[in-house]
Amino acid sequence: MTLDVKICGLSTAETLEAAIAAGASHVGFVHFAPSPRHVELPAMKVLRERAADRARVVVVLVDPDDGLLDRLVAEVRPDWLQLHGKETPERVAAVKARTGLPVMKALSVSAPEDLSALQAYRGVADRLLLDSKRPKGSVLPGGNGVSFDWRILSELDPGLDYVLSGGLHVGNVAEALRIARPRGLDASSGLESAPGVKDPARIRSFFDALARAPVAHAAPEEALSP
Ligand SMILES: O=C(O)c1ccccc1NCC(=O)[C@H](O)[C@H](O)COP(=O)(O)O
Repeated sequence: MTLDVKICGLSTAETLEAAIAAGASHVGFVHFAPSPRHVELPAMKVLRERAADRARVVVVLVDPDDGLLDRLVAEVRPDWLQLHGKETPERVAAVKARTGLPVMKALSVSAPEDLSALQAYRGVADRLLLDSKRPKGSVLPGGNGVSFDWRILSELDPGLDYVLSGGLHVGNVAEALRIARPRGLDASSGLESAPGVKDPARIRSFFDALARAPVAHAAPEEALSP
């Protein structure tokens, strides 16, 4: 079982190429106007076509309405949607039905009691992405560069198909994998030289660190859904 690695918040051809060349299985484009990583749909379409089938293209949205979903599917044709807002399990199911796309649902965790919220999404979301809570003062639900205490994940069902996210960078990714057992990793601001500016050298170093990490993650016995 290989570990999926998503590099999120890409917005230029150069950094998209760096992520794919380094080994990203998934590349993420954020469509959320307050974010320094925001990409409008015409530019996203160009990046998506450039990625082609070399990596799975994930579009990150925050509480999207149906009109935006329809435009995205028609214009960008992503492989996945990542819902990073307050979408309920019912809304996740409706988004899947409307778009025909698999959905990764982001959930914020910082304490063991937060993990109970995951259950409602099992069998609904195709994958969960566990991220840190939004720090006070931030307008962004994700991409804040803050990690959480990965030890709380020892409470999880070992078969849970989830992506670990939040504040990952070259200096902590090996430790994250020593503690958690994710199906995938997601990194964004830890690979930037300034907010929204991905650094090809940091992307390469991240994958180098991963290659050196003694990976002990378990193969999930069950996926959330096919
Ligand atoms: O990255 C953003 O600016 C963003 C804005 C709004 C919603 C989600 C966003 N990012 C989603 C991601 O998947 C990030 O990679 C994830 O939150 C981890 O970010 P970081 O802690 O910076 O590695």
